[in-house]
Amino acid sequence: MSELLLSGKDVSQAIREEIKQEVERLKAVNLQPGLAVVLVGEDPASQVYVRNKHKACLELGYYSEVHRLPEDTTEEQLLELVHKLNEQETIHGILVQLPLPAQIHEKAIIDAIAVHKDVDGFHPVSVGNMVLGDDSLLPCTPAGVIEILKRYNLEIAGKHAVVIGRSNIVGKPVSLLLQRENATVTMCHSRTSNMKELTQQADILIVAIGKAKFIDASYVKPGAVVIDVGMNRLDNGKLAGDVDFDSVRELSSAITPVPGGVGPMTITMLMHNTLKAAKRIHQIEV
Ligand SMILES: Nc1nc2c(c(=O)[nH]1)N[C@@H](CN(C=O)c1ccc(C(=O)N[C@@H](CCC(=O)O)C(=O)O)cc1)CN2
Ligand SMILES: [Mg+2]
Repeated sequence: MSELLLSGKDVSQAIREEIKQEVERLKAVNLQPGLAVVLVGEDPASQVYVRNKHKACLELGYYSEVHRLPEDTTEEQLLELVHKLNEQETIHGILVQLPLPAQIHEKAIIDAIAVHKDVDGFHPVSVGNMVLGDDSLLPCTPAGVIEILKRYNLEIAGKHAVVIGRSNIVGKPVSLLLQRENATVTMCHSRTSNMKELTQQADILIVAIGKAKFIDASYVKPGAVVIDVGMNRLDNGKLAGDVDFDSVRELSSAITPVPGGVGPMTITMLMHNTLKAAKRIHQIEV
């Protein structure tokens, strides 16, 4: 079987071209989407992601603010900044880069972000709207997974999708979004006893467990579509997914690589959400 390589990089580029054109149109009504990204501390990976978010804003013609706060920032100080950004008219999207230092409660910060500016889609009201199927800003990585499937014209409706991992950021939301697209969804996690039996039935297999190269060919049904959401830094410095790509690629009908698969979609969907938030705030048809 000759597999199709699902390039999140290519899909990202196509979406960014569409966004650029929309930003151009919005100039006519004097609207420039604005994103504020807040980084607390010195985590090296977070610094790269935040820089890339700023670069994406510049590339697309957004207004961009990056707030870099010291590692010992208190919860109160961070809340104060979030409250200020909630009120700031030039800002339509607020993103607080995760993880946060231990002294700050993630939930307290996420809960403080104005729902209409919650471009991460992590606020409980955004999550609730997603569960209900109402319009909301969708979490970026799960939305990116759905977008890859759609842009490659891979059928979701009626398929059996198996999701491995039940995190709030990926596993749970991606399961809901697949169900919304009319897939039949099975969720697996660390306590699932018959994991292989289930994954071998998957037409679409979504892997988000955080264990490098964990899923080999023995888990995969021939012809399955395999989406790898894993990002594990190996001792040699290289990035590996949760899927053993070399073992699975020939068996699958389509597969995302790591890097260059789901990863690049995260920032692109953030840009999509920021545009959507800006249009909603200014009551421009979405
Ligand atoms: N507030 C948030 N924090 C975090 C999120 C998030 O969505 N919101 N997600 C991750 C980090 N992340 C964005 O913030 C992110 C992760 C990965 C990539 C990406 O482009 N990955 C590339 C490889 C990059 C590399 O070489 O390191 C790929 O997979 O091809 C972008 C953004 C945690 N925090
Ligand atoms: Mg990837």
